[in-house]
Amino acid sequence: MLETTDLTVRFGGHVAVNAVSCAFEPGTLTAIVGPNGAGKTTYFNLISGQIKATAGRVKLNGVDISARGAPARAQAGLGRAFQLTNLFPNLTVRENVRLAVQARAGAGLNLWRIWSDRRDLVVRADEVLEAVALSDKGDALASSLPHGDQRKLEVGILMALEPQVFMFDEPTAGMSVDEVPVILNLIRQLKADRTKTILLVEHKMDVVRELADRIIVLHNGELVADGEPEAVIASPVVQQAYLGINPEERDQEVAA
Ligand SMILES: Nc1ncnc2c1ncn2[C@@H]1O[C@H](COP(=O)(O)OP(=O)(O)OP(=O)(O)O)[C@@H](O)[C@H]1O
Repeated sequence: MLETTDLTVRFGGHVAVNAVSCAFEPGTLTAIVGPNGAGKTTYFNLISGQIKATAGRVKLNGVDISARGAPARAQAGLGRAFQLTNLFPNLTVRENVRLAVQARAGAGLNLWRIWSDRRDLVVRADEVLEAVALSDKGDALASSLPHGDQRKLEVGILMALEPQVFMFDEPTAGMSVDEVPVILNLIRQLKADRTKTILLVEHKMDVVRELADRIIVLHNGELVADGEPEAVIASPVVQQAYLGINPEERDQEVAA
């Protein structure tokens, strides 16, 4: 289980994430929503260790990882898709996935020696390529792929690393309409594995509605709602933030 307690960060006078306490269970997908600037990405950064908290703690499986940096947290099981920065642009798609498979297997990072005697790793890398619908592009350089394929490759690398917690920050941003289902299917598959904890920052409410077991809402850095999707989506704070509807005004209009 992943847990944050009173997690807080201040940038100068601005409190971007304010005392957020929340626990995320294996086998669940929690969507984190909120208006622009609400603190969603910053909350992710605090969990994955990209930025240091001003106060509060992060625990994974009961172990306090607050003092650890990002690489140590990744080692502990936190996996985050990083808007393409996880890719090696000058390696092929297959090589990118193989490196992740090797790293996961503890087989080192030498791309050229290991593959002749580790058939299992070759098979695993091919399975991942298949899962992210990139089998036919295995020999292309990562840098030559269109944006949508690069995002798929990044998810593939993350899958190959087999983290306990998957963190996706707008995974379908910038994707064409026909590419979106591939990513959503992958997330659905990950969800089916009841041992994984998935966190998803997402603006598209149809995606949230379809995938989330639970929604938490951040507003001005604070956790303002937490619950089952339909109840949270119907709540005044979400209606106001997303749809510009003030429930009191709406009720008054209806009454008039
Ligand atoms: N490194 C930083 N230094 C100063 N201010 C920052 C820093 N990172 C984030 N902020 C501020 O913290 C607030 C929260 O930003 P954050 O990017 O987490 O919001 P968000 O909910 O992810 O927004 P969006 O949906 O637009 O991505 C914003 O006001 C932002 O300007």
